Amino acid sequence: MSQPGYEGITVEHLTKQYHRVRAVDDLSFTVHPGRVTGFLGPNGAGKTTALRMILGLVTPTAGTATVGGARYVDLPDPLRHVGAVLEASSAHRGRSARNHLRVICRAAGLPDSRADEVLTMVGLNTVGTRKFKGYSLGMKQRLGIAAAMLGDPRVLILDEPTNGLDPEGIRWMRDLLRALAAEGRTVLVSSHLLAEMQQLADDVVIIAAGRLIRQGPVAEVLGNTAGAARVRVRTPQAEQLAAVLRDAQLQVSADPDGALRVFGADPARVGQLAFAAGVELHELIGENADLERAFLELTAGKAGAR
Ligand SMILES: Nc1ncnc2c1ncn2[C@@H]1O[C@H](COP(=O)(O)OP(=O)(O)OP(=O)(O)O)[C@@H](O)[C@H]1O
Repeated sequence: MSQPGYEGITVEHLTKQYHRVRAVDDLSFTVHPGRVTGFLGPNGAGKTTALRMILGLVTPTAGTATVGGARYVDLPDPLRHVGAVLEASSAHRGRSARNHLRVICRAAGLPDSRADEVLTMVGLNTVGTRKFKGYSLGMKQRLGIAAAMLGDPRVLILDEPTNGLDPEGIRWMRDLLRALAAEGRTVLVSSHLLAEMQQLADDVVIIAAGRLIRQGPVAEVLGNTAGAARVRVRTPQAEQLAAVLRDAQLQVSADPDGALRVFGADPARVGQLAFAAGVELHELIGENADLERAFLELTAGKAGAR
């Protein structure tokens, strides 16, 4: 996937060995433009190391990572291609956010006016002249994104950007990242907070112990695991309903309280089949697919401390 104009990220057989620890182990995955991709893994899975290799900050032991078909270090004007937030932004404590961004603009040959544009984009325009030392963690996260967006990059890479954000901040982050992806940008965002990723990402790349576990659209990854959507249904005619559901190729199991649990169908489908068979229902509850459960199942036994 390294055709000209392709603005995704391609990681191929990427490996990083630190003495006895193989932080990243023969990792390959693709991140597509126009989508938010969640990069997921338990603590110590190798996410930060992989992101740092993509950004040319860590030299791979083996393998390659390219952004828009080129290695980061070979990009002629990297700030205009790739924006990155690796940790809560740090800036000179006595400097205002606006001046902090202007310093970066000057170093990168960008007009000063860009500082105000990105401050507005992240909702810091009214506090842009306040000193950095008074900023909350959430404001620092926003400032980090503002700095990453200075060069109007087509690719955005964020390491744990929701750390320290309150629910409103997380909603804001989700809306911003989705809007940036809708403009055709490539957005790769790492997290170990799975429930959040379920709301935020279109695709996920799941790693554990440095290796790829699964990648694909969220719904697809969830659909193939125990975390997939299921329906709980209670009826005085349990045996009859179970037979009807199995005839419809659905997987059914009985809960200890006698309720049935149906996999691979939504409540509407179960209700419809029950109605057609003349089965009386006393309870019909849909349980959403759960990334947390899928993740635990996928990484079970692979996420031990290293
Ligand atoms: N510079 C280094 N020297 C030695 N070991 C390292 C170095 N950087 C990372 N590691 C090890 O590599 C493994 C992966 O670490 P990494 O920080 O990439 O994981 P992570 O998925 O980002 O975890 P977290 O969510 O906790 O940040 C860990 O075992 C870590 O201790």
